[in-house]
Amino acid sequence: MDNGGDNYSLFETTRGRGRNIRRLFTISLLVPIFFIWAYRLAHIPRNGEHGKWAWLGLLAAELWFGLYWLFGQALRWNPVFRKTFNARLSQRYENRLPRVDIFVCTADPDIEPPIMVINTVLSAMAYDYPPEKLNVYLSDDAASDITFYALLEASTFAKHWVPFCKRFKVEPRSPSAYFNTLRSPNQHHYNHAISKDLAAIKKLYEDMKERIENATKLGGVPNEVRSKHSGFSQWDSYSSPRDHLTILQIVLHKTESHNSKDVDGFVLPTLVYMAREKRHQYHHNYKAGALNALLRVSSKISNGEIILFLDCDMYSNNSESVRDALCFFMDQEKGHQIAFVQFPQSFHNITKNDLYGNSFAILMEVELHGADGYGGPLLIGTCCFHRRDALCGKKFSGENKNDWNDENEVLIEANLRELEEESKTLASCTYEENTLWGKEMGAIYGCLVEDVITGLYIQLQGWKSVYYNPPRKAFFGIAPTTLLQALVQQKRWAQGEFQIFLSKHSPMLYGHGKIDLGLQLGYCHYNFWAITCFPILYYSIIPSLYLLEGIPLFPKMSSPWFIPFACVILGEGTSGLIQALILGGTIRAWWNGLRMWLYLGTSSYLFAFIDIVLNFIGLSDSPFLVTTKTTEDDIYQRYFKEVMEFGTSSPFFTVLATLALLNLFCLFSTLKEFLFNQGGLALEKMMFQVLLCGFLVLINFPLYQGLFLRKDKGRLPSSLAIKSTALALSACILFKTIY
Ligand SMILES: O=c1ccn([C@@H]2O[C@H](COP(=O)(O)OP(=O)(O)O[C@H]3O[C@H](CO)[C@@H](O)[C@H](O)[C@H]3O)[C@@H](O)[C@H]2O)c(=O)[nH]1
Ligand SMILES: [Mn+2]
Repeated sequence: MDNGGDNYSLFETTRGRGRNIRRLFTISLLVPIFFIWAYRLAHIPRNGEHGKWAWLGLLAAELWFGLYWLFGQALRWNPVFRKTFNARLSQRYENRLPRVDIFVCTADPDIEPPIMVINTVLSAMAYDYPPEKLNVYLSDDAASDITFYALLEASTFAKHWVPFCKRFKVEPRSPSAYFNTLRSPNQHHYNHAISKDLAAIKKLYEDMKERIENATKLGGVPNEVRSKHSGFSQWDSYSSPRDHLTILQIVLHKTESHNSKDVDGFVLPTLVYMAREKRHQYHHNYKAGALNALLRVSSKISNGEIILFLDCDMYSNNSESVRDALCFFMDQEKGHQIAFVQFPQSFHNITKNDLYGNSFAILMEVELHGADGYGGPLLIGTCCFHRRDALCGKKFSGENKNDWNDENEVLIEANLRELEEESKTLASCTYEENTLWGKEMGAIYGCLVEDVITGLYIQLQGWKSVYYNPPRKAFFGIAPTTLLQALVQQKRWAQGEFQIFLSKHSPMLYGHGKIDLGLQLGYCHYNFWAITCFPILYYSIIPSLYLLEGIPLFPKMSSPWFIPFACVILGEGTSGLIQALILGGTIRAWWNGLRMWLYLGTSSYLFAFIDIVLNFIGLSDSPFLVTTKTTEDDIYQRYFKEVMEFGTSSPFFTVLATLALLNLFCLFSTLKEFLFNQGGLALEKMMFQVLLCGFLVLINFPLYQGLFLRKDKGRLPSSLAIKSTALALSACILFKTIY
């Protein structure tokens, strides 16, 4: 019940339930971890004995696993949960709400279809928020005239769509997502009044979609359309996506009253298209560069105090989110410390058993709440509201006042065309030369996870951040639908995270005293993804190879030293499983998650590490590879059947297949030995290794299928099957001969 008194907070924070059980578990698992380390140290083979180097390697791996596990525990130690009070916000501030700028980024019309992009834009335009205070910017790093055309279409459609949403309180407000919900059988709650308008708006949408898709098919905007809007003339001097002037168009603006009102006569949010200038000789810094250009351009046009970042696939699923975010920023007691409010990323195309672990359930439902407990959830790039000041490099000081009087309102005196021309210079290639942009202002450059490093930089300036995970999901995006996409995406992240560790903002090296110790450890959990490839690779190769020689590297089952190993594996295994089930997952989803952990560890993280080294010695530069957001029909069908998608050759697959086959060969050869030669005694001595190898074989089952059993287009190519078989066999033979 809301008492509405002025001293009541706009949000509430509660400690996570069950956190003491979690802590008890953490502490009790420390004991067997220490015993494992003690076992390794106490039993190092003497010189000349078999397996000394293998042993030392395992010691290093287990030390690292233990330490790395502790970083992860830091993120589980002190989770908090937030709740907002929107009614209090409107009661107190409805007439003083701040201006909000929404930045949508897109980079490639072929893999980010314009119709998807404008669905995101439309969902943002339809937020339940005073439209004269809402401004939506689309940054197009491809400078595609089709995307521009789609945005023009969207601006016309918005005149019907926004009033429709408001009249019928429609959710979600991405048209495509909304029409999809109507198809689901349990959607009965819409009444008769809506059905006529619904049919009409749906028709408008379908027609618009067809026009946009036709333009895409034709590979260009039809001439008769081109001639209707002067904005297209900006493409006259355009030569390629990487070589053109700034293109900037204010599509809707409240000063142009004839054009910018909806069909009910209410003003629409400001809508701006921007493709910053690109030249080959200037590094464009990927998304970070786009965001900084948007920051400057928007400061000229609307200068919203609050900014929302959205990737072009992340539509708003909840029209209340802007108000939710403001409950944090505008809270009288704590609001002034808060630099950004991060919402979870959710995905609307996750399958039942989440084959590629794409839902990131642990990150979204556990770890970010844990980081929030230390006042510092990470910035994850999209679905995040910012305080403009903090984003633009302002340091936090206790005296920051938190008043929201429209003092910095941009007064548009000149006409819009002049405003456009002035804004264009802010998005030019040379504008940032000798400035602090990308270093101490705006999104930080030089890192493949520009989001995380930017959030970290803001936190190091003394600001706090907040994680808000509302009951109704605030945003939905598209998760990768093939294994390779998922691996490539996470290679980028692992590489970027390690760049943070090496940077001058390294939480481990320089975070002390600036951010909470728990948060420092938490950042390490991500920063060290890449180097975790070594212990994972080691564990999935060496014990299996030593099976071939019958050399034990673990305690035998009857030994008391076996107990700590069993405790750790069973403890982590079951707690992971229970966690997954609590979060609404399935047992198979947990198993799939385990497999992805292995695949990421042995391929994405390895390639991330290799690229880090190559970058370091100046041999290569890793670009930001944009994730594909479209899927061909047959791939989509396999995705929904949860059949693992390979389909092409890739070094990622070679590594995975070779490892899977190596373990298969080791297991076969060992079982053969035991059955025909030695018998049970030796088996007992080698039990741990047999189980480990057996586990690896079991979890790799989809890979063997892809190599040898499947016939569809998603299988692994036979050339790759031959190559990886040869590699795995030679590794086994080589090992046997040198031993
Ligand atoms: O040169 C570029 C490259 C990308 N993008 C945009 O950046 C967004 C994210 O790109 P995507 O390929 O979807 O990357 P993801 O790995 O899915 O994105 C996650 O990871 C990125 C950092 O690696 C963050 O920027 C994102 O916000 C976060 O969702 C998309 O809207 C792109 O259009 C640009 O605007 N310019
Ligand atoms: Mn994405």
